[in-house]
Amino acid sequence: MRRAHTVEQVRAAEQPLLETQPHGALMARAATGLAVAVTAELHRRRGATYGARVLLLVGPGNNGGDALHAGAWLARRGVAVRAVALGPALHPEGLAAFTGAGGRVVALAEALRFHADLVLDGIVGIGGSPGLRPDAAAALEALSGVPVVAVDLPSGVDVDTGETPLPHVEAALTVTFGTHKVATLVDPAARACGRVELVDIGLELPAPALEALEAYDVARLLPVPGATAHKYTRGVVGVRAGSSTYPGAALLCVAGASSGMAGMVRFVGPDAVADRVRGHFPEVVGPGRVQAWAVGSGGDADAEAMLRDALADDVPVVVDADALAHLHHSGSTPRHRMVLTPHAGELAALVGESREEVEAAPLRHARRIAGHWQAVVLLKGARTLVVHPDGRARVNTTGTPWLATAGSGDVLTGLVGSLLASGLDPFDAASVGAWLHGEAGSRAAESGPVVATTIARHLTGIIGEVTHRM
Ligand SMILES: NC(=O)C1=CN([C@@H]2O[C@H](COP(=O)(O)OP(=O)(O)OC[C@H]3O[C@@H](n4cnc5c(N)ncnc54)[C@H](OP(=O)(O)O)[C@@H]3O)[C@@H](O)[C@H]2O)[C@@H](O)CC1
Ligand SMILES: [K+]
Repeated sequence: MRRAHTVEQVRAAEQPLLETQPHGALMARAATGLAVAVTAELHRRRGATYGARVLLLVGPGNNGGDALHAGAWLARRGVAVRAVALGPALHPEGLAAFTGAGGRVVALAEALRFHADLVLDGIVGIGGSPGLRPDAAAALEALSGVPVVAVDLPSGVDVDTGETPLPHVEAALTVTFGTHKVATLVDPAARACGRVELVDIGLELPAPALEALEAYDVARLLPVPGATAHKYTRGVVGVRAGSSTYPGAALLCVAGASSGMAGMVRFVGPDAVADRVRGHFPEVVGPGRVQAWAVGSGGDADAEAMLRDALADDVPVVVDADALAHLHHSGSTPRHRMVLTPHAGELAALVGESREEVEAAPLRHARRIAGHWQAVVLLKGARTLVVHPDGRARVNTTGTPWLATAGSGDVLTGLVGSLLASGLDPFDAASVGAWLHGEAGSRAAESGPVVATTIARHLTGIIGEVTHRM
């Protein structure tokens, strides 16, 4: 599990170490990890470290201190290092180490003639407020085109929300210390981080503000059938999706539901659609008792009735696409364990904002809707979010931009339905489903552009690989 903590949690975790460890020990760990990562980045870009040129942008706080200590480390290994001071005074010990190792503080005009291979953004870290001050913004503008390594975070992002309302650094690599921050995992700030490397500085941290599942977490959560399992103990998932206008959505949702996680799949819908479903999936049966419903994908005008009928059973329900618009009339109550699976446009309609507004603050808006409906919200995007009404949140880091393809979400809805039917709680079902779907999409993308049917086809193989890890 990757874990992200808030600024307040990081500061609280640093405090006992600052009190008990030798002065400067924590910063030395951070700066050494940073310098090693910068060395690897220089190797990647130019094949050698010796003779490389690195420019530090140094703010007034400890973030600047990290950059100066890393600069000293690099200078001692043959890298030419210069620093531009952004702020009234620089970290005194960092500055002494830097100049002692042969580094020089220069004006911006001289820094531009230096032709750096890399810029180190040590302007602000967890102590910064969103945005950049004019001197920092001007320096970055003048250096545009030079790749940036961000120290702890790209300066200017909102650390605890992942929002980027104001100018900020766009990094190629972010070297973050102690733990992930919300901004290193959640878009749009995560996009500004580039690649992220975590340097362990020995913090003892509390329960995280945000998590990202990894393969072994998924392996632990997936319900593998026991020796005495039969199809009913494994769970039955029902699909109410598709319409005469969008029959393909029914097929894709059933394909996702047929991931093998539930013991049986039922389809309920108009005869013409049901015939096509059974033509493709002979193992799918008709109406009857289910342990979870997947509802709404391609439902068109039938979506309201689909949702109402599904909610009449007291089982968990995944609500997708057209059905989301009918939540208000569905009589849904907190008694229904629901997973809502909007994309940004559908969430925008639910919150009464524009799509751009939701994309600028996805975590905030997903939390709003989770609280309002007392439901788990799975907000689809490059970094899909899964938020629980109790405040817990996960972000999905598997997947590929190829997943942005028609019908991809229908497969996900069926898959989450099958995970609910197999006994996972809505939060785990949504986050495990997003992880598997992303991984299946990446696998499908290995052999070219992805269409939704190929995502579904890769699901069973991915589940097989993950369960064999146990
Ligand atoms: N604690 C430790 O030992 C360890 C800490 N570590 C490192 O320290 C970092 C946190 O350091 P920090 O607390 O000194 O804050 P930091 O992020 O440098 O910036 C604060 C200063 O910037 C200013 N400022 C604010 N907003 C701004 C803006 N938008 N644009 C420009 N300036 C702005 C503000 O100044 P003022 O408002 O007073 O002018 C304030 O003084 C952390 O991210 C990690 O890198 C690691 O080494 C591990 C050990
Ligand atoms: K920074």
